[in-house]
Amino acid sequence: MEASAAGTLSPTVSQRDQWIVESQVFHIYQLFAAIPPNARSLMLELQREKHIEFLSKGLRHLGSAFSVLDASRPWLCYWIIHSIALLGESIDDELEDNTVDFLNRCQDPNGGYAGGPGQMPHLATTYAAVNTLITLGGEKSLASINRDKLYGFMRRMKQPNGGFRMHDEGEIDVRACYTAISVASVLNILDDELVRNVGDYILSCQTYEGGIAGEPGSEAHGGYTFCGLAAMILIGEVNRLDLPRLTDWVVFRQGKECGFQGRTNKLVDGCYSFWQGGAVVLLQRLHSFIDEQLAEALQFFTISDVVPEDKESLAGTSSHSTCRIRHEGMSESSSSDFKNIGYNFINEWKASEPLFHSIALQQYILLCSQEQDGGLRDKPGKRRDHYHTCYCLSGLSLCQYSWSKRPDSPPLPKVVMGPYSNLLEPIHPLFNVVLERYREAHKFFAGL
Ligand SMILES: CC(C)=CCC/C(C)=C/CC/C(C)=C/COP(=O)(O)OP(=O)(O)O
Ligand SMILES: [Zn+2]
Repeated sequence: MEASAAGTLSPTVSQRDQWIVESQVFHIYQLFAAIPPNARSLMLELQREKHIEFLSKGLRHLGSAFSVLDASRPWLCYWIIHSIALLGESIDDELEDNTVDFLNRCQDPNGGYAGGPGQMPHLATTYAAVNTLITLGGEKSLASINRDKLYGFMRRMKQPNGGFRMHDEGEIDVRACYTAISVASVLNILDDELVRNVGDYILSCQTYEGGIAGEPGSEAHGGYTFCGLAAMILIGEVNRLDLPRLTDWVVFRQGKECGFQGRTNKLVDGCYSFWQGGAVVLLQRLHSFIDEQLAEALQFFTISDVVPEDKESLAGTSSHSTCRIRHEGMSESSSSDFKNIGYNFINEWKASEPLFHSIALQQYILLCSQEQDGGLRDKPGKRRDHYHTCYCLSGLSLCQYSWSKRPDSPPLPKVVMGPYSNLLEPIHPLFNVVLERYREAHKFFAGL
């Protein structure tokens, strides 16, 4: 322990990590026993100023310091600027202007955004660039996106099997489906041509475990599960997935360390607080579909065991009749319907309880993923980075609002781990952009 200038006792970095690593061997609740009481509240506090410092430094050095990430610069913009927005801050006008200009130089003359100026356009960096511009907001930023050309790029990436390629001659996977559908949805250019057979492709990636794999025949993984589930919601076909099995798979990925693992029998990692945590938060909003699918399964397998009154209440709930029908408030498949799914998703929010242990996940993020000197990480012993900072904070925000009656109504203090000043901005869980910035973008693009 070291006495700080203010006279309080503050643990050294190595002491902190040692407590964490030792307690993880058993159970995270034992972490509290392992930490001296006077250090506990300090470790549960979100180190806002330090995180902002770490993030701002990253943004200022975007042009020089990240040579290995040279083809991922829109991602760096997104991870950093979204994290700053989650913390309730924004960047100064000059940096904002420079970011919009830089992303414009990444925009291909034939549509889509590349990882850097002059590189090949790619769906992942397109998603990162568009989410960054939405997060920055304002006329200059939003109007800089060439939607007509972008639509053409997406049509070129579209494959007859329903999937999308990440780039010209690139891989076809569930990530590509999500990034294309998410961008098209938020920019109000999603139509029947882009949606055609996407549901068939994603359905073919749901595995026997219940989670979703990157491509048919691969292993279920949290990253692809979020992508597949979010894309199925955005195209209005989520009821085609086996939702009870998907729910089972995701909820059992939260380990005794309280964080989420990405796949069965792997280690927990802070970034899955968003990928898996996000999937559970989406499933929380789909309970009527889940109940309906469960009721149908019950009817099919155990109809003779069901008491008469239950039989009556199950009548007419078959999901066969609904499985290809789009969500409430939507007619069959008119293009204009796709445009409001993301918007309706947050407006038709009904109060319900989280399907995961949201307090425990906040503990993992704050105690195990947070570096006291700024930035967040996979787990103790790993280095902080902007990717983990973005997805740990996104997951933390989801946890904090997981009990809220409306997507942005302030949570009760008892559901926010640590001091209430830890509270982050709420996000739109389908796009992972701060909710208020999503609303501004939705209004802007709805009017075009
Ligand atoms: C929007 C977008 C681009 C989404 C990407 C989603 C995402 C995070 C996919 C994960 C890819 C993957 C198989 C990681 C496994 O890494 P690993 O073997 O190092 O990690 P693990 O042991 O935790 O599985
Ligand atoms: Zn990770």
